[in-house]
Amino acid sequence: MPVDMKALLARERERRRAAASGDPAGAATASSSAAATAPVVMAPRAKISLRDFDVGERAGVRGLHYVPDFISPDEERAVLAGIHAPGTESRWVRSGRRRVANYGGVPSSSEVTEPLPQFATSLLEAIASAGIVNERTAPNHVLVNEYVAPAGISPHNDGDVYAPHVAIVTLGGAALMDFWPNDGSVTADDDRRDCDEREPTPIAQVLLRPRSLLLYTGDAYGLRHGIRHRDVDVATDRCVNAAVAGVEIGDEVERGRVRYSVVFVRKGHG
Ligand SMILES: O=C(O)CCC(=O)C(=O)O
Ligand SMILES: [Fe+2]
Repeated sequence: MPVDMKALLARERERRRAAASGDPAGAATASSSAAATAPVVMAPRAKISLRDFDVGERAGVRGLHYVPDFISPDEERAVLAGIHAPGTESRWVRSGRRRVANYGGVPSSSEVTEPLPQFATSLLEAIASAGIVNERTAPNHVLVNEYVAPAGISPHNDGDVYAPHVAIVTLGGAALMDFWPNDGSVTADDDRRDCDEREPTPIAQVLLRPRSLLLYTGDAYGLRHGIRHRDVDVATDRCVNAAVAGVEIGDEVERGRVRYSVVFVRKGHG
């Protein structure tokens, strides 16, 4: 059952109005136990043109976009508090070297069974207000990954349970994500295997700085992606967003202690 985007945004606006007017009952109507902490309030974004944030073009990859500083440090702190709000601890499941919390339903099923938590609806509202998703592409499911350095994620593709539009907000730490052509290997996302030196050279790398937004859609969704198991990343000449992420080829970038990724996906096509 797809989420009604208009209703979701109206509910979020109503909750914010209530929170701003000091109405604790209103503030508590958020959609999950994450409501127990202060609500995540996000200023509406200015409309952006994805053409200005296309980082795939120079690698011949369509559908790869990187928006630096999509959220502010205050918003980042508020989202992190929402991720760790009382009642959320039981949501975490270990997956190889990382922990994952799922909201919206079971990842392997196309059914959406619960509303998104408030920190996610706020982020989603920010993404929607920037004009980069529409009724057809708006996410209805969110996964939060927690990586304690040097943890990464094995090469995988996100499979066909999801529609080919993914938006990822990075919080806390940085990481370099590699993209490879899809060689047809299984969509194993089990973290048993590192992106090691045997992996062929990636066709693109994107340095994910804290507070950035990554979008991979269409052709880019079809690629495999992964994050190496290491404390420090080195930007290579494949790093397609080097300039906008402020690195030069050969630069070392510390991961930071813990990185969170809020991964927005859409279940069900059309
Ligand atoms: O942490 C990230 O940015 C990537 C996560 C990812 O690829 C996934 O959850 O499928
Ligand atoms: Fe993925």
